[in-house]
Amino acid sequence: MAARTGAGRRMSLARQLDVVLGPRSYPIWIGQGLLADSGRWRSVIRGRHVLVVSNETVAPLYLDAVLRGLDGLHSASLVLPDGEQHKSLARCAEVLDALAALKANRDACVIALGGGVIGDLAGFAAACWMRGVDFLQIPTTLLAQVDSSVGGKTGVNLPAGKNLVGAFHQPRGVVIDTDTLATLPPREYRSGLAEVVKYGAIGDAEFFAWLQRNAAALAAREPAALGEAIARSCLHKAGVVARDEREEGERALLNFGHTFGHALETFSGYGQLLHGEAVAIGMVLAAQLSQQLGRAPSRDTQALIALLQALDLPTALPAGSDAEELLRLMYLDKKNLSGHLRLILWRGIGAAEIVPGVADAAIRPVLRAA
Ligand SMILES: NC(=O)c1ccc[n+]([C@@H]2O[C@H](COP(=O)([O-])OP(=O)(O)OC[C@H]3O[C@@H](n4cnc5c(N)ncnc54)[C@H](O)[C@@H]3O)[C@@H](O)[C@H]2O)c1
Ligand SMILES: O=C(O)C(=O)C[C@@H](O)[C@H](O)[C@H](O)COP(=O)(O)O
Ligand SMILES: [Zn+2]
Repeated sequence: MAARTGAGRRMSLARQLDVVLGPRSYPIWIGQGLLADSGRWRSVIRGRHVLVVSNETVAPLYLDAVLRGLDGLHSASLVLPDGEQHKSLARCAEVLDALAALKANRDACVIALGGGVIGDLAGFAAACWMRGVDFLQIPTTLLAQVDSSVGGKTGVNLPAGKNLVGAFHQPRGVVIDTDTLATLPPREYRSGLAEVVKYGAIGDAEFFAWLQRNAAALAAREPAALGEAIARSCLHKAGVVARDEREEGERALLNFGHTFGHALETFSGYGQLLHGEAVAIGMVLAAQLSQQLGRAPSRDTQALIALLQALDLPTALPAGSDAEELLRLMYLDKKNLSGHLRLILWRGIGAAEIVPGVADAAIRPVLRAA
């Protein structure tokens, strides 16, 4: 998808959505060939120093294209090892050291080129460097394109739990080049679909029905269905973030499945269960708990399970899960207040809600179903 500008330079056709946050508003560009179309995204880089952070899998594929777009700037790149276990304070310190080596000033820009791990980590380093510099998200996984690159949640894991250290720090822009998905392994692609399902599950029954109708097309990565799923996901998330940037209310609904999911990720060792896989299981557990509490009908749990299974995602706890340990980990969730759990449950498809005060005794049965 490309067109010629008056100057004869190729401009790819992009759909633009906006995250509206006053002076911190920013564009999300979605389209093909956007990496090479640096004229568009380079416009958000204000200063001279640019650090591109990527990993050893993504860099050989896409780093050159990004560096070409930085011609004339004082740029450097940092290529980190791949994996969720590297979303750590130690790797964040490496990004900060790279910024120091670059002699980056307050008008520097950090570019996150990769999946959600790189986006969260590089974004957090950008939030910390000199108390906050610009960053640009160039997400290359489906999960990062539909979720993590938008909204400004940045951070790293601790051995004690997921995302326990972080900052809200919005990017200056998000560049979603859908061509990058061509190299994404099938399991990673499916993991991203779990967060797409989440949007329908929490607040958009019509989108959920669309996903049911288009599950086969999405599983087959048909471009039209995929483009629609990405755009609708970004639109949903951009709206929620614009209304509740710092998760004081509605934004917590985006955490549907995550209290269970993050506990599972920590329990199973970072990287064993992919984030989207853990969220898929977590959403089913949240639906089952809602049903058990009499808040939601069983047919909606069944519809959720059926859709996730049609997308080849897991829907049950892995064998060997330890219910008591999972429950203990859930008490480290960031939504909790004064030592009490606050869960995201639902009334059914499209109707998630924040529910405080669910007793451990009610939660144990869904955790023991493995
Ligand atoms: N900040 C947020 O709002 C938010 C939202 C959702 C998830 N997250 C976080 O995002 C992380 C998960 O992100 P993820 O699923 O992108 O995982 P990831 O970043 O680990 O990427 C998944 C794998 O795909 C590889 N990869 C990336 N792009 C590729 C491409 N185009 N071609 C081939 N391989 C490619 C990566 O190297 C990695 O091996 C978790 O840490 C999760 O907590 C954050
Ligand atoms: O953007 C949000 O808000 C989300 O909750 C999106 C989630 O998909 C994402 O995994 C996020 O990183 C979880 O946030 P956390 O606050 O539970 O760490
Ligand atoms: Zn998530």
